[in-house]
Amino acid sequence: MKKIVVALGGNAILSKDASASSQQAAIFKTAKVLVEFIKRGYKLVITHGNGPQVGNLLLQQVAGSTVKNPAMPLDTIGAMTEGSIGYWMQQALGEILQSEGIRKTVATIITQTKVAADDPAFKNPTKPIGPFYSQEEAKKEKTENPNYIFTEDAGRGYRRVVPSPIPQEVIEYPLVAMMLKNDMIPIAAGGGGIPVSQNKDNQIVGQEAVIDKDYGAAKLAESINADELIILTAVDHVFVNFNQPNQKKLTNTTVAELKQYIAEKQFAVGSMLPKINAAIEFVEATHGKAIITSLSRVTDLLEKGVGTIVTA
Ligand SMILES: Nc1ncnc2c1ncn2[C@@H]1O[C@H](COP(=O)(O)OP(=O)(O)O)[C@@H](O)[C@H]1O
Ligand SMILES: NC(=O)OP(=O)(O)O
Repeated sequence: MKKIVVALGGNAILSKDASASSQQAAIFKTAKVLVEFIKRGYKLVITHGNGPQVGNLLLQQVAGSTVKNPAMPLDTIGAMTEGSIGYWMQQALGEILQSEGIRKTVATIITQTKVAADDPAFKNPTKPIGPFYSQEEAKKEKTENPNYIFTEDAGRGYRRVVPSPIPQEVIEYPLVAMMLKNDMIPIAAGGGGIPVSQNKDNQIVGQEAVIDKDYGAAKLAESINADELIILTAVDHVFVNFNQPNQKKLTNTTVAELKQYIAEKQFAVGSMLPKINAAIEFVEATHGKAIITSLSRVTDLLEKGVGTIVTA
């Protein structure tokens, strides 16, 4: 039976507004799609992004903080989003599986991901979190919070960016493997996992950062020796010359071809490039298959192979 790690993008969780009910409704729709994998007998690991949620929660924390009840640090906020998104997914999947007469346990693993404490990313924040701002709004935010850094996010507006170190190891991967072995459905490495590193006393300590979930998913898929890494986003395919009259979709592609396109700067840094790099990392490490397609085309992926399929 095929072992797959499915990484869910922003549109799988936040499609309307950031209220709990809207996000739960979006996740319910997503869970209906994920059940297609389960019905076909795949051993499924679910992972997801948390960029909007981690940023929104941070804003709420900062706005409500007092000396005695201070805002939580970013690693803890990451853990909180793993918990909330995992909870919504557990509830949605549980309900759908029950209605389909499928008996399986779904559970969220609060996952820590090791990063290097001296990763250069800590000095060069690149990971967009929270809401989008106009240029004027971003300037105003920057005046109020001089330490914050804002950058333009792939043509979609301005967002705050935070450090995003490269994942080295998903600490709880043996638990993910154990759940799969026991025919359960783990939700793990949400938001790439909580960034942690080992200090000189060998203690694990949280880091104020947000890991890219596509890199986290690739590392997890590699650790459990998955057959496929499936990245579900808002586009059916990866394109070259994206959004230009001569855009061309990639259907079956190779690591070598993608490396060539990276050199040509075909993939936007804040959006498609991490997915391509994650796909390359997974395929190179395992000789498995990485697939990038949209959430709405999962049935077509399963029945007709629709999507960008990356092999060695
Ligand atoms: N070359 C490309 N091919 C396809 N999509 C691209 C390309 N470059 C940028 N994109 C954009 O990247 C988006 C996916 O990145 P993002 O929205 O960050 O993902 P996520 O689904 O993980 O939230 C696509 O919806 C598309 O708008
Ligand atoms: N952690 C992370 O990569 O989240 P997004 O995919 O939501 O940006």
